[in-house]
Amino acid sequence: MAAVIYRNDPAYDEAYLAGASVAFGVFDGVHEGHRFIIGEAANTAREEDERSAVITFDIDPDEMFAADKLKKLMTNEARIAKLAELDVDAVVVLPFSREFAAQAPADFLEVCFGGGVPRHIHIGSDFRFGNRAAGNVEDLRAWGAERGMEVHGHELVAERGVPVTSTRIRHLLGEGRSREAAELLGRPYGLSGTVRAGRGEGRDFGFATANLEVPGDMLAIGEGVYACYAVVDGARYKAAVNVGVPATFADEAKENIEVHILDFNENIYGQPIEVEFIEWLRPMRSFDSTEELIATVMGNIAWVRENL
Ligand SMILES: Cc1cc2nc3c(=O)[nH]c(=O)nc-3n(C[C@H](O)[C@H](O)[C@H](O)COP(=O)(O)O)c2cc1C
Ligand SMILES: Nc1ncnc2c1ncn2[C@@H]1O[C@H](COP(=O)(O)OP(=O)(O)OP(=O)(O)O)[C@@H](O)[C@H]1O
Repeated sequence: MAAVIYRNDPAYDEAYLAGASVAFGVFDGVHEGHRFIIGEAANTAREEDERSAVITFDIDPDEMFAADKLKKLMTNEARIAKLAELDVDAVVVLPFSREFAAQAPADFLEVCFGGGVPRHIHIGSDFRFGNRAAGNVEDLRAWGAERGMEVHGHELVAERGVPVTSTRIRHLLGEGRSREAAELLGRPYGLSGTVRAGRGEGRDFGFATANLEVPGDMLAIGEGVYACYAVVDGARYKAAVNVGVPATFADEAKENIEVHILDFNENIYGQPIEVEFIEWLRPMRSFDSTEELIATVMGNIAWVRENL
């Protein structure tokens, strides 16, 4: 379990990273590729008896530069918490801003490490930094060479010949390919939310649903019906889940995730739950009759009961 240290905390010691072995990046999803380079940073630290750290930002830079098409895999809090579970001494969180990002590559590095230059830095070969992402691994190497920092630029971890990236995982999830996304993440994709009151019809239909309204920039998972696990108060249950505003009730409905938790009958309005997406079952669709909707959803619930 790593310590989480914020650079803008007045108590932060600028020399903290001096001599350390670090991995640097955003790390949305904390996927297999991310864990590989963080593991390499930890290995170097062990071999050389140095401190190990992950350096990341408080927000995802895409929140500033690509907000309209952003589909984050994790909230910033969850990302930092997940990084802190890894086997490193610390997660150092740098404040990200437009001004910070707009600096020329060398200035950007000066701000990041001027007060304490790491001895080793591990990054993937696609690592870019500074204004318009103009800095690359070679620039980092040149900067490091003058300051005693060794740069380890790793070939990207690939699966079926294609690099594992957050972008690739977002595309898979958008197409409902939750199984493949889980392989690249190293765990099922999960989404958290607070349960809101729905229209209350699900209960009359024979399947109560916990409804979540997930903001668009956190809705990486594509529309459809999925076999899932729901985690409520630390307990894990099978669940049948609809993603997308229900097409049959498009005029009245707002919620975009509806979770039927199997063998569960408690009032959880206002409570946080987490949904883990395991298997895509079918596209979401509009039904001509309530009977057909109920029969189809009951079939999905039965599938989850038998197969998960
Ligand atoms: C597993 C599952 C699959 C669903 N599939 C669909 C669907 O394909 N089309 C649709 O319009 N609604 C679908 N729904 C949503 C139901 O229509 C919705 O849960 C119901 O209208 C009750 O809404 P309420 O909880 O807001 O009252 C599905 C719900 C669940 C739990
Ligand atoms: N598959 C991978 N193998 C090794 N290192 C990786 C891999 N993917 C990313 N990295 C490295 O991890 C750090 C964090 O990367 P970043 O947060 O940009 O993730 P990403 O998966 O490349 O995301 P995106 O798809 O949004 O570019 C960077 O140093 C990057 O080069």
